[in-house]
Amino acid sequence: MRIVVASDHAGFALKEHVKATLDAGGHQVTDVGTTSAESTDYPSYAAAAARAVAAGEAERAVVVCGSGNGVTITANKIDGIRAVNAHDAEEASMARLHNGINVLGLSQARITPEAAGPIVEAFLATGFEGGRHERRIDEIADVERGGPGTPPATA
Ligand SMILES: O=C(CO)[C@H](O)[C@H](O)[C@H](O)COP(=O)(O)O
Repeated sequence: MRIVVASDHAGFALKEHVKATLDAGGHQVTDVGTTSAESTDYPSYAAAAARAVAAGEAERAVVVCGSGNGVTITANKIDGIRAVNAHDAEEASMARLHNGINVLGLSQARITPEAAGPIVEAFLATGFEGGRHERRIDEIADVERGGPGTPPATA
């Protein structure tokens, strides 16, 4: 799978670990930074990763910061992106099944490298359930376009 990884300084170490694990797993990984633990700001990195997914250059992205919040908030600003800051594999799995997330946020402050493995695995391996959840994702897209996000009218 083509996967983009990104972080700020506070997520750098975990991003590097996730990148190495994905590389070892045979994935095609693109790292859009940051490149060290020197203090920087997360929005441009998270946006670059999310834009790559939105543009179809990658299927998924993993974005990391101290809390996982800043990168996730930023990713969700990009049309077509559904990002969740997940803290365990079940949360990541549910976010795939029901929300079809295409970006995973991680907190380096709360998630150890060992704990990140099952979370990322659930993010990559779990399918989207579709059905009523497909309709709801369409409604999210309607909100992105400035619409009300209500269900389509039935004749
Ligand atoms: O966006 C965040 C908080 O929601 C991230 O945790 C950042 O990594 C954090 O704010 C960075 O903080 P720092 O004091 O500049 O290291």
